[in-house]
Amino acid sequence: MNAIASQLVAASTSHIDPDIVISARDLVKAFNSEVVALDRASFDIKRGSFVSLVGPSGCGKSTLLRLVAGLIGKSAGELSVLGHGVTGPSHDVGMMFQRPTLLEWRTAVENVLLPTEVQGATTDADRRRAIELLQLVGLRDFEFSFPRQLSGGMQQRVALARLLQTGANILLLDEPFGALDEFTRERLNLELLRIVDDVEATVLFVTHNISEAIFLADQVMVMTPRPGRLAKIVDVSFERPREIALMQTPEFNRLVGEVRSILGGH
Ligand SMILES: Nc1ncnc2c1ncn2[C@@H]1O[C@H](COP(=O)(O)OP(=O)(O)OP(=O)(O)O)[C@@H](O)[C@H]1O
Repeated sequence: MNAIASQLVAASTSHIDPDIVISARDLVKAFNSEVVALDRASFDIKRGSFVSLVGPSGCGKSTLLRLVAGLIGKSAGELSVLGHGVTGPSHDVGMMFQRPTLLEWRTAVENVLLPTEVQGATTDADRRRAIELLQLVGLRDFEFSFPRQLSGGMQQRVALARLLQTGANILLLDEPFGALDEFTRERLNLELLRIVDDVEATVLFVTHNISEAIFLADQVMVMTPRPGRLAKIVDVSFERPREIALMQTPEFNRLVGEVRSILGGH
């Protein structure tokens, strides 16, 4: 490497911020010449932060998550996780979907142990950890129940414990409670905040619901469709832990209005 090239490398690596876990610059995903699902998105996500991704159907939210998870490849731009370009799935990143996809013939703890089993034989320590995680997500006494004996909300709790069992510290949650009733969803959101705080995870959370996006997050990334664009990143600076009563405050309503007007203006 000549002197100028080494200086350029030094300059480009010297400003890598260790606190940034996900970084995108002009990230593009086109499925074909007509469908640009994501158009030049740029953002940085800080370690330990909770970021919501909100926008109407088809604006590219799941596409962005799948890019970060390494499940699909980008068409152009830059995308890095923990300072490395994303080239495929990584142990540091875990994803959870709207449906729990549990194996019906396995108990809750056996479902949670699945990722460990896929990697090799499970140990007593893995089993203890799986039981601890089920307790963390509020399923004490249900460790040996089968999915059919659990409600929809409880099944999603098992799926969350299974995700945590992988050891991934960057959690991509694609409308994880979207199929549940509003009451259960609100309760699970509160518990999710407690759990991610406990395990010190960084979270990227997709939702259609503006209030939910604001209530949970440190930042809300607002997306607009056709082509999928990141219209604005809105900072949410309420203290934690948060209570549901926060949703009645003038500042909360002001933020809802701001996000709604960004969405409405496109
Ligand atoms: N594999 C694919 N092949 C072709 N087009 C795709 C593919 N996946 C997604 N798209 C298109 O990309 C766009 C963005 O889709 P995406 O699923 O990311 O949106 P979304 O915001 O997550 O939507 P929803 O909220 O309904 O889940 C849509 O127009 C969709 O039809």
